[in-house]
Amino acid sequence: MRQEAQQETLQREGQPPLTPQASRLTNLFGLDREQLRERFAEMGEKPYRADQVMQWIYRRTRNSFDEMSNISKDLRTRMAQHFEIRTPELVTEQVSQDGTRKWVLRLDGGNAIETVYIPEEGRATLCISSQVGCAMDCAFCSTAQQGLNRNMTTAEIIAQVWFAARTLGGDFQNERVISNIVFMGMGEPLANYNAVLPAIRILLDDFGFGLSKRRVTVSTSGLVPFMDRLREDVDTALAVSLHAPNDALRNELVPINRKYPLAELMAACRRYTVEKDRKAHIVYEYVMLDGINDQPEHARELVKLLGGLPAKVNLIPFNPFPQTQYRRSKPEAIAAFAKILRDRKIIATTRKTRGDDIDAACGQLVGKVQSRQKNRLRGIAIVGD
Ligand SMILES: C[S@@+](CC[C@H](N)C(=O)[O-])C[C@H]1O[C@@H](n2cnc3c(N)ncnc32)[C@H](O)[C@@H]1O
Ligand code: SF4
Repeated sequence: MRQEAQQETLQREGQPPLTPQASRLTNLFGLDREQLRERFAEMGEKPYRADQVMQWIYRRTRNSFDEMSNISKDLRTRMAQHFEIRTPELVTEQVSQDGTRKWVLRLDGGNAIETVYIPEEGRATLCISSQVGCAMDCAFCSTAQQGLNRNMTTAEIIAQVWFAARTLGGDFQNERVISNIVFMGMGEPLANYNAVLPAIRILLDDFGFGLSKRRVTVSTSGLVPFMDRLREDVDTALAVSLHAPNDALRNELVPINRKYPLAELMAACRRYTVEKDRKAHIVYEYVMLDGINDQPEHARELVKLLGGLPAKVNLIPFNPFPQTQYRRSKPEAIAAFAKILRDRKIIATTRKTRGDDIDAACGQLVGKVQSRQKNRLRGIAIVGD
């Protein structure tokens, strides 16, 4: 029997749908507190009910209405008529020798994305995806190779965090298994601002995951207008993928630079840090590419570019992937580069590559597009204007 016919039969018989995408219920992972309160008000319920439900889902990592013991049976039944808590389907899990875990999760429609868990001394970071693929076309990034397939929804973004906590056997109340979230997986988070903003609100909400805004980092290739909006709306920690100290080189490596060149980007960074009198520095990410951007003159140019801004530079050894023309810089070149920055009082760290053996390192995530065709949507595709 064809799938649509099966679907119709199930519907006639009052059975649950065959595939999640056939569902007309709202996935609660997609609603921030304000939105959930509105939905409860429409059902004639008090706002605090929304807070209770969020606590069950996020603080206690539950996904069954039946377990919500402080909610009446009647309300639980009515909730089930409007809502669902739909968790992602695990395609594969890989565990690295260093403890890093990579999960490939299937989304509605068949696309798959990747989420990476990185445990370290005193902290555990979850690296989450925000788009299936990416349109920004950075020259050294494997996600860029597939172009943009589609934006992820708020529910899909949040489901990654819930799934990780649940899989790791912890929650966000007693046993916090995740201390930090970074939007450094697949995609450009600020190009999907309308979905990413409610997701951040859920991450920060006391009735949601309850993370402090210093522990949520949005990483961007430099979408200037959305950096300003992020500062106004939620003011999380920010990482800027710089990778080059001048426009000529950055135009080549990070093509969005042609739309928002360095002068505009650095002005936005100044607004993000200085005007709000914040103590936290922006982290500038700089992937070290052998013979391309790793010479002493590049380091000196970078010092000038940062021109007294409170800055921390994170030097990322390039993570190779098939079909790339780039090579990782030599350790001596990275050390010499870092020294030039440190001599000028700029904090410079070198990122330890994690999850290398399972292709879980920065810039190596590829997910899987349903068609297996490379999607050629490139250039600027931004939601939230
Ligand atoms: C994959 S991106 C996702 C977030 C956002 N799109 C951005 O570019 O900041 C996260 C970080 O990985 C870096 N990256 C991409 N490809 C890389 C590679 N092959 N090796 C090392 N880092 C890479 C990016 O430059 C960025 O700093
Ligand atoms: S580095 Fe970031 S912005 Fe650039 S293509 Fe990769 S995911 Fe997109």
